[in-house]
Amino acid sequence: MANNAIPNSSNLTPTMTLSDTDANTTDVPEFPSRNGPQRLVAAATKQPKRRQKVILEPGHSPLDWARLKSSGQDLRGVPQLGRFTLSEIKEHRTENDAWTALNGKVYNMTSYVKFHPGGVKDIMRIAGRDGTKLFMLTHSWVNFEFMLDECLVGFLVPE
Ligand code: HEM
Repeated sequence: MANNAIPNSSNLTPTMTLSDTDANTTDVPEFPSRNGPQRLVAAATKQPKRRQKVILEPGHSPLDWARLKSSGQDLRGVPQLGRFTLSEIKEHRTENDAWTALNGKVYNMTSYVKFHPGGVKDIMRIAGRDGTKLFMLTHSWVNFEFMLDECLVGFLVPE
């Protein structure tokens, strides 16, 4: 009789010990259990690569950008809006002079580059180019027209 006895179930189920603030401990089943379906599915599923969060320089938060944008400072660097071809935009492809075209509008994004939450390197990929495709692929939800309204220099025209 003793040999057929079902072993105490608490010997089969892995448990973990929780303690409350009064330092009382209590044994509860571990979840997800070690060989349980949750862990198997997680192990079999390809996890997306975690992107390193970009650290912006002090004074370059989104709020700081909003402040600069509404400060009245000239961020365009042109006397009036103009019409620009892609080869003209190509002349402005350095960090100190970075233009881009987005949805037919041309922006001088020089003053914004260091405020970009995705980092300088990423945003510089569209400097001197039509950035519409890459921008939309990365974050189509971002309202660039609002973010860069003070950086508008004109409109993209064919060569
Ligand atoms: C003038 C052009 C751009 C503007 C105005 C802009 C604006 C922004 C904004 C507002 C965010 C924060 C979005 C959020 O938190 O939901 C962001 C994030 C990001 N952007 Fe851009 N972006 C531009 C161009 C680009 C380009 C060309 C790339 C890639 C090649 C890029 C890559 C990223 C990435 C990876 C993030 C995520 C950063 C994170 O969450 O850590 N951006 N961008």
